[in-house]
Amino acid sequence: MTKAEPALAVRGLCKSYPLPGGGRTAAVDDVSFSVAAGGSLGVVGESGSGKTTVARMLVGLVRPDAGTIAVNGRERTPGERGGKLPGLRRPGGGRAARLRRAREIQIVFQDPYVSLDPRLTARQCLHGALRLHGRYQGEAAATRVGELLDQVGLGKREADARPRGLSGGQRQRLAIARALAVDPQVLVLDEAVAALDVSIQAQILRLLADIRRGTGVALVFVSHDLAVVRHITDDTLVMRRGRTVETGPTARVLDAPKDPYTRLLLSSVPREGWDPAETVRLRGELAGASRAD
Ligand SMILES: Nc1ncnc2c1ncn2[C@@H]1O[C@H](COP(=O)(O)OP(=O)(O)OP(=O)(O)O)[C@@H](O)[C@H]1O
Repeated sequence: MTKAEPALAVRGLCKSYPLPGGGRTAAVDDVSFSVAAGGSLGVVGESGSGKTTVARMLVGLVRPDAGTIAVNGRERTPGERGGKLPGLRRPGGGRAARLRRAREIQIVFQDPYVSLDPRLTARQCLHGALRLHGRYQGEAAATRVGELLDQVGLGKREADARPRGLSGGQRQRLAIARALAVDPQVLVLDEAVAALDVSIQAQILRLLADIRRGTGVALVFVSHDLAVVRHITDDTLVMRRGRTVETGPTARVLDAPKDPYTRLLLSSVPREGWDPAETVRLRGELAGASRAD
C-alpha cells in the first residue's frame, strides 16, 4: 500500500432493481468516492436516494451490478459483472476470504436491537465476535473485551446485561464495540444515531470522533440528517435518485451548495426564521428542471 492509497475507494458503483410493472429502477447509478484512513465521508440524500443501497454494497449485503470497492487497494467486489481497476488484486472465495472481507468493513445499523442476539450479554456478544474471526484466545480475549467495553464507555453492569437491559444509546455503543472488535479499516454507519434522542446522539457522535482519532478507522456516515453530517464528517456526497449530485468538503457543500438539490435539502431543515414556502418553491423548480432533462 502506498501512502496516498485511500482506505476505501469506490468506483462506478451501480445497482438496479426490477419494477413490479416491468423495467428496472436504478437504486444506485455510477457512484464513486474515496475515504482516506482516519477520514470521514457523509452520504446524504432524501429517502429513496440510494444511500442504504450504497452502504449495503460496501459490506457485501447487496451485490453491485457494476463497479468496484477496494480497501487499501485490495478489491473486494467478487463482481464478474463488475469493472476492474488496473492494479487491483481480485478477491478470493471461501470462508476465510469472506471473514477477511468482513474484517475490512464493518457496519452499524440504525436499530441495533434487531442485529444484537437477545440471548447474549454485551460481554458474550463481544467474545463471540472475537471467536468468529479467530482473534485473541483465552486471557487475551477477555482483556480485549474489557478494552472494547471501555472504549465505548460501557461499565460493569452493562457488560453483563442483555440487549433488553440496555438503553438505546448503550445498545448502539455495544454495536459499535462489536464492529470495532475486528479492527476494521472502514466503519459504515447507516443512520446509526437516527433513532436516538439528541443528547444521546451527541454522546455517540463524540464517541465516534474519538474512535476515529484513536484508531484511524475511516468512517462512512449515511444519514438524512445534515446537522449530524456537519458534525462528524470531513467530506459529503449528496445523492439524488441514485446519482451523485454534489461532493466536496462538508463545510463547502453545506455552506455554499452548488447543486439546487443540495440547496433544497438544506432549505428543508427547520431553523430560526425558516420559511417552508421556500422549500416548496425550490422543489417545484427542481421538478421542472428534471422534466426538462
Ligand atoms: N431490495 C429492493 N428491491 C427493490 N427496490 C429496492 C430494494 N432496495 C432498495 N430499492 C429501491 O432503491 C431505491 C433506493 O433505496 P435506498 O433504501 O437505498 O434509499 P435510501 O436513500 O437509503 O432511503 P431511506 O433513507 O428511506 O432508507 C428506492 O427507490 C428503493 O425503493
